[in-house]
Amino acid sequence: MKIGVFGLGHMGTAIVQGLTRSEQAVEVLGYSSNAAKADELQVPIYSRYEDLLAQGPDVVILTVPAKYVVAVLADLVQAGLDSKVVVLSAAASVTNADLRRAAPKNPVTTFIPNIPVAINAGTTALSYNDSIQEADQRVIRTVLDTLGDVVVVKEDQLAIAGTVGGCSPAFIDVLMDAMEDAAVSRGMDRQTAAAVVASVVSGTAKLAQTSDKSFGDLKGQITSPGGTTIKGVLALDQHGFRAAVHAAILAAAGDE
Ligand SMILES: NC(=O)C1=CN([C@@H]2O[C@H](COP(=O)(O)OP(=O)(O)OC[C@H]3O[C@@H](n4cnc5c(N)ncnc54)[C@H](OP(=O)(O)O)[C@@H]3O)[C@@H](O)[C@H]2O)C=CC1
Ligand SMILES: O=C(O)[C@@H]1CCC=N1
Repeated sequence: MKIGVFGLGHMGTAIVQGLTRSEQAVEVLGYSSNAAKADELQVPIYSRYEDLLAQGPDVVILTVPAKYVVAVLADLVQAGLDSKVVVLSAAASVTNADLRRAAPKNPVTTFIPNIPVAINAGTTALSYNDSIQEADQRVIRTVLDTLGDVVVVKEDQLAIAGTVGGCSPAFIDVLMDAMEDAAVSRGMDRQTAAAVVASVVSGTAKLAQTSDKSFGDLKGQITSPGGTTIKGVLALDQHGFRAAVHAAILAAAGDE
């Protein structure tokens, strides 16, 4: 399968890295204004739409800023995009209807990945629409499953699923940065603190994924009666941690 990735900023680069690390037989082509991406990512880079399309991609992934997605897709159609090519847009706020208006003959769909796709540990929210036949769905799943976990949701749930999946890595990075600072303030060197924090977050997530306990019950295993952890949990509540987390996710998800 040939996959053309358009726009090699943070997300486009992460997707190319995930695709080229995978064991799937995929050939990845990049469209970028930055020729240095060819050396960095070890894939052919094109700077004209026509030249990439001439390679006959089966799938096109748009990873340009949301406000340019529709215009770029319309330009690709003008440049000769074959109507069989499956078009995937990673933009958080572009709807399937927007994509269909720009490329009415192509199977199109929106998905919202997150940065851990770079190491095939991503979380991708996906919503199919009427233009997606079963054969196209299989193609899409072949591509996205390579990048990590895929959660299929109705389109009206895509924004919140994409926010919790797509934006939260940054929120968790803020949490980890704050934990590291606290450890450093008690004399731990930054490198050791960073290693401990990343290990804790990774181990906690793995345990949650393999357990059938709720997050609350998992927390209950750690808060020994009269112990140290419950004091920390109460301090989080007193400082509005939960409310801040809710506010962050709802702000990023935008207005209903
Ligand atoms: N970053 C993330 O974690 C996530 C991002 N997304 C989505 O991915 C998309 C890209 O985001 P992100 O990678 O963070 O952004 P970046 O700014 O890092 O990258 C965007 C890339 O798009 C290309 N580009 C910029 N302007 C234009 C233009 N006018 N026309 C065509 N191409 C252009 C450039 O590619 P080049 O340099 O190769 O020329 C640029 O590097 C957005 O739609 C965003 O919603 C979705 C989920 C998560
Ligand atoms: O910040 C953004 O707009 C993109 C979408 C999800 C994560 N990053």
